[in-house]
Amino acid sequence: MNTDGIAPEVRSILDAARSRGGGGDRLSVDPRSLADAFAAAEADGRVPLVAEVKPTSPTTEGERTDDPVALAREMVAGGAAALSVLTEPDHFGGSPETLERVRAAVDVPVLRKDFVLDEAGLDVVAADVILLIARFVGDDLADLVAAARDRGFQVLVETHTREEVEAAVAAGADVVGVNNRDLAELDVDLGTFERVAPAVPEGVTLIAESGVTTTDDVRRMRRAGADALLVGSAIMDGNVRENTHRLTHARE
Ligand SMILES: O=P(O)(O)OC[C@@H](O)[C@@H](O)c1c[nH]c2ccccc12
Repeated sequence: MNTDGIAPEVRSILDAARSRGGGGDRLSVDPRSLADAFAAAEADGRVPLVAEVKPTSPTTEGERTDDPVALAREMVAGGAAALSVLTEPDHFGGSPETLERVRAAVDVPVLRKDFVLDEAGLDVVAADVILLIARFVGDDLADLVAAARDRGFQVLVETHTREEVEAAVAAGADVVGVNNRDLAELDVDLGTFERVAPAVPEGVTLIAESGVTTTDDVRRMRRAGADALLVGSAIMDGNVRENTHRLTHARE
């Protein structure tokens, strides 16, 4: 992998992911449909939102120590169409067990948010959707998408540039995220999504990730073509249910 220009915090995350490895028994999952969950939210007048259980992160101060299951339930009560759960333990305060408990407690699709770098990294915990980050898996993307689908996972491929979107589509991705956070600098620019979204073909589900804080941000991402949004910090900061409700009801 080319790690030139990647922020030191991110290098440390990748080193930790490599040393954890992964790989238990080969998983076989029976996933809850993400497309159906987004469609149901739309039909119900809510903005399709993936709310993220993220106790902390390299760009967050402090750590939220409430029970993640209670937080997850509040997110669903606030109208989240799906959840994302960090399973990275060393920098995000997550764990595979947390995801397992959350998934057992809710009936919406749950995304496993981690830094999966190889096939063994897929076999850690059952989830409905798994994240693959185009920049970090490079030439292995198509093989990993296929390996994840063989196990039953739906796959979200995270991108940050038009070139990565093209690579994601070539690898067969049908759900693409554009991360507004630059992994080199760790700063957030919502203009990223606006610039990159036009490269995503019709028929691909498009998710705007990171940096969405206000209802205006939600509307801005929707105008730029977001089918759904992935929001962590702005939901985790304060009353989780109210935060989720506000963002899922930010219609034009
Ligand atoms: O807290 P934010 O700015 O709303 O961002 C959420 C999510 O997009 C972010 O946590 C994220 C995007 N891609 C990732 C990859 C790994 C870990 C975390 C992430």
